Amino acid sequence: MLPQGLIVSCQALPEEPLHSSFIMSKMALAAYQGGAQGIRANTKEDIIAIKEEVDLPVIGIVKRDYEGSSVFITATTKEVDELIESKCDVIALDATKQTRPKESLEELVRYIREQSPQVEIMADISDLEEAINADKLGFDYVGTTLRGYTEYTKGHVLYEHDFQFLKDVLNNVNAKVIAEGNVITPEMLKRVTDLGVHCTVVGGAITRPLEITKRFVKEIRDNNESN
Ligand SMILES: CC(=O)N[C@H](C=O)[C@@H](O)[C@H](O)[C@H](O)COP(=O)(O)O
Repeated sequence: MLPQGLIVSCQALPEEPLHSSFIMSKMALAAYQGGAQGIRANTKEDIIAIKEEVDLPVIGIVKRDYEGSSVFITATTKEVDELIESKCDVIALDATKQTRPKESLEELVRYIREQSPQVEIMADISDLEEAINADKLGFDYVGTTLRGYTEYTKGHVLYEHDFQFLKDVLNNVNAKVIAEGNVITPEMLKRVTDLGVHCTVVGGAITRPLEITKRFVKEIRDNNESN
């Protein structure tokens, strides 16, 4: 089981400046030294590099685009097989109702349970219906990862209305709830922890310097504009 506390997502896609398994492994080391309880990572290569560097549980994903589908987080058994080979502790996958490129969500859950019974499974969801559905399918964790990232949740952010969506998820599922997506300050981490999540995944606010820089720069620009 994932420990309670902070999980740091260490990801950089090919188009991002820090794209490198070596750099992600050092990000993970920094997160570990800072007290993180786990890591979330993308691709078999990054996960293997991270596991060599730190002894922390890893939530693994493989992001890959498929034509005709908006599902990009661990979309098919091909990505699941790569994650099983990576020896990650938890496999996270898109559990939204969007059209999937190949296998159904139910088939993927069954496949993971058969192929790798010791691995836990996390559902990346974007709305309440998906959270409840994932819970019924027997996911170990339900995470708010895709809130705001599906067509029908566009414009929503996790922290709006004092995390009301997260509260709704917590009230409606038995699986352990993971807060993920747009948790960008220590105060927000404290708030979601107080609300009762099992753990929280923080990514960009810790491991994406480009995003962090933009946030600082925006503050100056906004300030200049209002003067
Ligand atoms: C939508 C999507 O692709 N989310 C990805 C899922 O793994 C990552 O790019 C995010 O960094 C991660 O979810 C953590 O969120 P944040 O970086 O906001 O703390």
